[in-house]
Amino acid sequence: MVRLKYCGNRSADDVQVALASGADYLGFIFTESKRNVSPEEVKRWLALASLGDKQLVGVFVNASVDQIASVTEQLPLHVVQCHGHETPAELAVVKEATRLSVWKAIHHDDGALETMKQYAGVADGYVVDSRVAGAWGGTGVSFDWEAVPRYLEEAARQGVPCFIAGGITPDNIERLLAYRPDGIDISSGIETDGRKDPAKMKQIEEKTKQYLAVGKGAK
Ligand SMILES: O=C(O)c1ccccc1N[C@@H]1O[C@H](COP(=O)(O)O)[C@@H](O)[C@H]1O
Repeated sequence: MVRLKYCGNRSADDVQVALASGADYLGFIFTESKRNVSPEEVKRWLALASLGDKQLVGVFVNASVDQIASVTEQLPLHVVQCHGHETPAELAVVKEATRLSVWKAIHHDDGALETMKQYAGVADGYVVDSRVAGAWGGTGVSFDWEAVPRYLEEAARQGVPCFIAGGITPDNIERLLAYRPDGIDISSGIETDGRKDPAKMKQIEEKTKQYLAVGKGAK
């Protein structure tokens, strides 16, 4: 199974579309970004529909534990995603304060696998994203997916899931599916003119379903 996370929802329409989709997780950006949202807005949008069995992820970048807790106290988040340079010790403090699962974003580069090893026993999951100068995420840029098996192996060794992010679109998702990631995390690739696009989500879901049904893939 490959879990799907649709991230960067930034309007009531986005939330409706994502809730009607086949996503397992809906993500919201609580950091500087064109996709930035406030907890008050998200609370309003969520009140308009039922969450069903979907889980909510809050994305933060180098936020203080107080800033994160002030969001998790207002919203029924299931996961806190730390997408900056938070240390293992800082992650542990966030886990303790929020009592939620905490995922760490790892930005792909030569040292990223070693960095990931430092979070063993603390991170409840990983999102491996592209490293792009001047941005933490949501870039629409993909990294060299030949590195994906190394991240999946390390996450499996730690007993936690590993999502792949960065520039995933309906046009390239099959190439990524060959590596059988635990999860796929998409922001830009499911948007048209800045809005979440149900047709792109459908393409993502159909390709994922078809790919897995015929048993293709690297593992
Ligand atoms: O989506 C954003 O705007 C964002 C901003 C700051 C940090 C993380 C952000 N999103 C994360 O980036 C990837 C998705 O990127 P892409 O647009 O699909 O290339 C994903 O992990 C989001 O959670």
